[in-house]
Amino acid sequence: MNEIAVELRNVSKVFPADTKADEDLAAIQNVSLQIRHGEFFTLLGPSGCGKTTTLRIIAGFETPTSGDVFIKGKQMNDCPPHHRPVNTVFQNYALFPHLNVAQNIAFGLEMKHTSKAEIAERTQRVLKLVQLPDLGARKPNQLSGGQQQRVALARALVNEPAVLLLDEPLGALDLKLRKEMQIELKHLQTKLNITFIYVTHDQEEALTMSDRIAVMNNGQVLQVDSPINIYERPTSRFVAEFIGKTNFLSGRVLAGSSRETSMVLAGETVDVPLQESQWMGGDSVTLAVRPEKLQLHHDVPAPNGYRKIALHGQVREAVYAGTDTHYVVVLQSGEEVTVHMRNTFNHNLGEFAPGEAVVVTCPTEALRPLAG
Ligand SMILES: Nc1ncnc2c1ncn2[C@@H]1O[C@H](COP(=O)(O)OP(=O)(O)OP(=O)(O)O)[C@@H](O)[C@H]1O
Repeated sequence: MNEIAVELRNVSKVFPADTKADEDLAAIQNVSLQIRHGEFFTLLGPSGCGKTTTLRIIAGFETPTSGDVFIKGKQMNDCPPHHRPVNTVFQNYALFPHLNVAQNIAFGLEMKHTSKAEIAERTQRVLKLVQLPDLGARKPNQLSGGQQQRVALARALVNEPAVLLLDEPLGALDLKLRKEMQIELKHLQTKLNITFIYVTHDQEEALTMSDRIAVMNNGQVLQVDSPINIYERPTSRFVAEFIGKTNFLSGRVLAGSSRETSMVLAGETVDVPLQESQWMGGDSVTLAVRPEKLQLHHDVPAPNGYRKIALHGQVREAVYAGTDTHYVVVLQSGEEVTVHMRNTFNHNLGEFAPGEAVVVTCPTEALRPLAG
């Protein structure tokens, strides 16, 4: 599992300006990534952040302006796409409309002069794998979106690539089918033990499918981590904000020691134990905290053994949302936080009404200090 399948070392891509008046565009800047064999690795970020460019550089459809690409330890910068041990599945599937499903799948093998018997055997095997064993004779326009997507996948898998590159492969499907295909794709990837490099701007898709995620913005990789760490331990404001919903609390450090720091947070003095003593007295800090880590109370709760901070505020809004109730609370500093309370038997619906004074608590380990 630890063998490196794909490595990018300081890869940048600059697209020259169309006219003299325009500036050159740095689509990706100094991207370094190590993707392990058998890993489901996702490039996640907003539109235009450089995900597709990164994927196309791995595939060989784009040449890096600087930096190196390695696949299975071999430098690939000058290797044409069809000689790389990778295949790409595009969002629009790119099936040949005049060929039937089996012919679409067999196309790559025919180009390589594989024997007829082997082509027939491998085509049937991948059709079964993507659960379309009986549709080989159909034309692409006789298939649903989900079926076309499966054919595109089968067409890539039949080449038995070491690495499969997938560029928003589920983007054209409706939500229900998309969810089903997410499970199927993940299942297939685990079963075949192929390295998947997957591009999406859908954070939920990335969190549910990936072994690791690289979050990108403005052509740069901001954090590479497991889904749990990306969500629970974002290292920058961008990552915290892009993935899920987050509250930001601004603080000022009063006195620092290696284990505990007193700070003024949202207008109140609290003690926050620290892993690292990265702050000095007078420093400004931003702490991120997820809405579901916050709890509302009528009064400051009695200590129960867990380290918590407690902040006073007033409910501004309470919205019932099925499994949760979403509260907006104005803290003493005037900052607002969103609190998601589960609608379990512990939490009476309508318990905290707008205008009511409340105490917001949070376990100290749920407060994430952010850089930048
Ligand atoms: N061939 C090209 N010529 C000029 N600029 C390009 C070219 N390809 C991409 N770009 C630009 O590079 C930047 C990164 O584009 P890229 O397609 O990699 O982003 P993306 O994250 O995949 O976006 P999306 O999610 O919208 O597909 C964008 O500003 C884009 O306009």
